[in-house]
Formats: sequence, structure tokens, C-alpha cells
Amino acid sequence: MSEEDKAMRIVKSMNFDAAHFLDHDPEARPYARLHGHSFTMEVVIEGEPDPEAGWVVDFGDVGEALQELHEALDHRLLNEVEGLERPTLENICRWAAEKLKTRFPGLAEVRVSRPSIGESCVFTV
Ligand SMILES: Nc1nc2c(c(=O)[nH]1)N=C([C@H](O)[C@H](O)COP(=O)(O)OP(=O)(O)OP(=O)(O)O)CN2
Ligand SMILES: [Zn+2]
Repeated sequence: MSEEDKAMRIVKSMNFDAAHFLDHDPEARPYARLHGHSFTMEVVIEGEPDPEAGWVVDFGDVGEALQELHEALDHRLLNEVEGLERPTLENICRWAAEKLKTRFPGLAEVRVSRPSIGESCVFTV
């Protein structure tokens, strides 16, 4: 593998706690009832490090963008967040990718997990 084939990826994460319900199948599943989780969101940005700065993207800029998402999600009822009416892990990944991809053209993945119950989704953008 040549140097050009090697990709550099940076990862930044944030945690949030939120409530939701998934009521498309209210008869069969307990999660149609309102309940909450602790979530972790990770964003992966790929690119060549800028030769002067030595970084792909400043973690400070990624942190600012994640702080905006944190504000939109933390301690919210996710079903009430615009665009997240069916708040599965899959849809939270897509929602976050839509918010981030213009600002970070190198956005490669969004991962959202519920570490305490071992569930996660990885969206390759
Ligand atoms: N593919 C997906 N499947 C499920 C999702 C999802 O986002 N993507 N989400 C859920 C619910 O959020 C559910 O609350 C997850 O909890 P569960 O797996 O049931 O685990 P818990 O520990 O919270 O539930 P207990 O019943 O207390 O064990 C379901 N599926
Ligand atoms: Zn749930």
C-alpha cells in the first residue's frame, strides 16, 4: 500500500441523554412506551492533514458542531426534534450526518451507540 492509499481519519465524540418512544408496533414491543437512554455519538472525518497545520480538521471546529447537536438532543424527547420523529439509532445517524456534511466535506462516518446495552449503528456517509 502506497502512502497515497492510506487514509487519515479523526474521531470526536459527545454524550447525550434523551428520551424517546418507538411506537410503529405498539402491540409487540415495550419500547413503544416513553423511556430514556444514554447515547454516545462519534463523528469520523477523513482527509489529508493540512501540511502547515498538521491536522485534517481542527478538533475545536468539530467540537463546536457537536456542541450544537448536543444542544438539540440532550435532555430532549427525541420524537419532538425536527427530522427525528422516528428516533432509531439509524435515523439519529442520518440526521446528524445531514447536519454535519456541508460543514465537514470529509465526513466519513457517524456512529451512535447506547454503550450500557451494547447497541450501536455506524452510518458510512
Ligand atoms: N435496529 C434498531 N433496533 C432497535 C432500536 C434501534 O434504534 N435500532 N431501538 C430500540 C429501542 O430504542 C429500545 O429501547 C432499545 O432497548 P432494548 O434493546 O430493548 O434494550 P433495553 O435494555 O433498553 O431494554 P430491556 O427491555 O430493558 O432489556 C429497539 N430496537
Ligand atoms: Zn429506546
